[in-house]
Amino acid sequence: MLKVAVPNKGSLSAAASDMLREAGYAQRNDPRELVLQDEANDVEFFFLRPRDIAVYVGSGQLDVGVTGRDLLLDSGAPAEEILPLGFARSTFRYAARPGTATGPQDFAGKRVATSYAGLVAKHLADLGVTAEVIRLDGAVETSVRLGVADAIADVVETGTTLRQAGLEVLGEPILRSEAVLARRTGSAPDPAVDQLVRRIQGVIIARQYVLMDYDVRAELVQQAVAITPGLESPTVSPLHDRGWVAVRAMVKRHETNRVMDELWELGARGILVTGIHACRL
Ligand SMILES: Nc1ncnc2c1ncn2[C@@H]1O[C@H](COP(=O)(O)OP(=O)(O)OP(=O)(O)O)[C@@H](O)[C@H]1O
Ligand SMILES: O=P(O)(O)OC[C@H]1O[C@H](OP(=O)(O)OP(=O)(O)O)[C@H](O)[C@@H]1O
Ligand SMILES: [Mg+2]
Repeated sequence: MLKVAVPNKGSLSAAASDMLREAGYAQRNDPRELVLQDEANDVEFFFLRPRDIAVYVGSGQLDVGVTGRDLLLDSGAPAEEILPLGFARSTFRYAARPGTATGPQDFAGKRVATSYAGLVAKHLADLGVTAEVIRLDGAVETSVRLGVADAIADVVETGTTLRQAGLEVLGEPILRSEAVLARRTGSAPDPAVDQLVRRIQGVIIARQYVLMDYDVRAELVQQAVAITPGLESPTVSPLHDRGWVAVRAMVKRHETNRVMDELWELGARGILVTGIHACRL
């Protein structure tokens, strides 16, 4: 039975379970449930702290796990990313009070608070900066006001938390993170893992794309398919009226309206957009 680690709390938890449910797996209904056997799919899910997932996967006790790229790198565990999942996107950045530093090179001899001590210690070491890394569990932004640190390194999404704490980001992000599927580094190919990956890829594609159908005059079909090239090649079918053809292509969901405008301008009509429920490409 394939053993899969799923975050039990925090930003990753609900989105990870939603994705697995969409991929056809059973997920828990009670947040206190720690292990769930999905007999039909021959998978066992272990609901664990997101920070611990890389450790379990790296040790080989569990086959794969969902965690954050930042948490994975911070753990230092022998686990590697096999698929980015497209949710829990964030940046990991340094921040300080305005005017106190221009970048991490100014941290020499200073204190930097973070919940990602592994990541930050390595980043500063790579830059050749000797600073004290203060490990905190969360709400790191408050540490500067309370005098525990001179700067912080933390997850930034909208930047609201930083602004409210009177801090500003310094330099470029240390890392761009999102939820990822991770596996023990160098583990042997496993058809059960490949099947899980294909199912999840199907969900990611189904979320990213819509199906677009439209009719267009036959002489305009080349121009139309240039607007909707699809993933490989759009389907073009004859219509009863020989002067027209029907085209079906996958289109990026966020481009739907721009593409419809362009098709309409070209003379396409009967443009229909349908969501993709599931797919395997
Ligand atoms: N505001 C946010 N927006 C997007 N991703 C976030 C945000 N906060 C945390 N993450 C991501 O979630 C993962 C951290 O998981 P974790 O469970 O610690 O989340 P959390 O929301 O900080 O939980 P908690 O604060 O309850 O410990 C990391 O990959 C991180 O990049
Ligand atoms: O840029 P923003 O949109 O404000 O989001 C970033 C904040 O979200 C997370 O905090 P969380 O609520 O998880 O609290 P924590 O610091 O205790 O982990 C993260 O640690 C940042 O503090
Ligand atoms: Mg948090």
